[in-house]
Amino acid sequence: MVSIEEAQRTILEYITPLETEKVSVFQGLNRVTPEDHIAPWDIPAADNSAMDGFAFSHAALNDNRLKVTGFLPAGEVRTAPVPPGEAIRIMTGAPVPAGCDTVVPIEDVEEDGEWIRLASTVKAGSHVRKRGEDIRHGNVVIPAGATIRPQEIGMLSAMGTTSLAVYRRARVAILATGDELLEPGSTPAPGKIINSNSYSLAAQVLDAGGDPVLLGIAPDTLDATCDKIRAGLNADILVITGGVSVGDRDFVKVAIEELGGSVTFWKVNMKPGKPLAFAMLQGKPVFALPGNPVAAMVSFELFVRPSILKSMGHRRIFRPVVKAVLQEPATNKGMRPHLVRGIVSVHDGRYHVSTTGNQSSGRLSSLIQGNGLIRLAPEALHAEGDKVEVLLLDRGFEMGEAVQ
Ligand SMILES: Nc1nc2c(c(=O)[nH]1)N[C@H]1C(S)=C(S)[C@@H](COP(=O)(O)OP(=O)(O)OC[C@H]3O[C@@H](n4cnc5c(N)ncnc54)[C@H](O)[C@@H]3O)O[C@H]1N2
Ligand code: MOO
Repeated sequence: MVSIEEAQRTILEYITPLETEKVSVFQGLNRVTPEDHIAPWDIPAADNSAMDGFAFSHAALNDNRLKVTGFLPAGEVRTAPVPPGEAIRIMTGAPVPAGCDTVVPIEDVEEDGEWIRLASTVKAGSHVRKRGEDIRHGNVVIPAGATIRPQEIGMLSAMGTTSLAVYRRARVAILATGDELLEPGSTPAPGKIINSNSYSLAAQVLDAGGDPVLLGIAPDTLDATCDKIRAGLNADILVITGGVSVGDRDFVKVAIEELGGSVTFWKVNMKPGKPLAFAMLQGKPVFALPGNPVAAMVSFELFVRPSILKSMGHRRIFRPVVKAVLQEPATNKGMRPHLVRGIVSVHDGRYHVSTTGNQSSGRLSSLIQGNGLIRLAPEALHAEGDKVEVLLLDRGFEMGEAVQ
């Protein structure tokens, strides 16, 4: 049995980045770019006004009074220099013309016909945005390996870019196994249950930026399992759920070996998710996750998600782990590290966590309430108020403030 960290290390050694593809800037959202993006020009392209106001030469200021002799809206350029002692009315974003180095906002002057008087002392150079103060021609603005967020999309657009190279999305095939399974939409007959794992796993693939391919359900025979696995090898990664324990009809490992794959490890020292197997089959990583719905999702989080992210060029592939203050006692009577589903919140800058009750790995509702996994060491005995390690499953809004 390998530890969680050993299993992660071993798996990630087999995962290499996929090819790249050219996509429109918008399609690049949340993807990783393999190349440096270099500024093709200065932004701003010229010194320009940061305010609606009046532009003038500070050195030529006399008695804080200026004659207004022109108007310059954004989008226009004035080539003639502004004579000393004169000002032009200038709008935000308009290039500051020759002869001017300072802008005073409209609300800081008294207007009197063609003249203005500055209400207070103005510092030379005020309210002028300098050419290139945002980015400089030739500089790397977005480095290779960066994840494209809305701000990168804005910057790429400002640089005139309409398409860019990104690592392609990983295609992840998902196979459910078991004679007991029916697809959603059917009414469960006695002894049958609905295949929910394919859909929770497919959603986890989507959430990680991958492209899920549903292979359906393999009945509990070796031939059927082999056929479905063969179909899954068209994808980049194959995820199987169920049939990986020690039951008489657990065919997944046998099928992988029958097809020429080698199981790198089987069983991870964790709860839930112990009977996980990882194999390489015809050059493709294959994850055989346990069938219990929570075990399947938690194993995906720890092992499949980082693999998808790595294959898509991401570097920050692990969820953040924080220390949180326990809101109730928590114990682990077992000998395996227990990943207890927890409800994490933030108050006064500190993380707080409580458990989601019954932790049976068949109980998907334990994950519905939760947004984190509390890691309890074997035989841990924690009192309320103790600090524990929590892996945050939060996607950026589960811990946000609710609307009143
Ligand atoms: N003698 C032992 N029995 C079991 C062990 C063990 O170590 N010794 N481990 C237990 C643990 S832990 C888990 S987890 C399960 C894993 O077993 P399998 O991966 O072989 O999964 P199945 O037996 O096929 O199913 C387990 C459970 O999950 C339900 N299931 C399966 N697939 C789906 C699906 N697609 N959607 C929803 N639910 C699914 C299935 O009906 C079973 O209830 O083994 C324990 N047994
Ligand atoms: O460890 Mo199993 O994976 O309990 O559910």
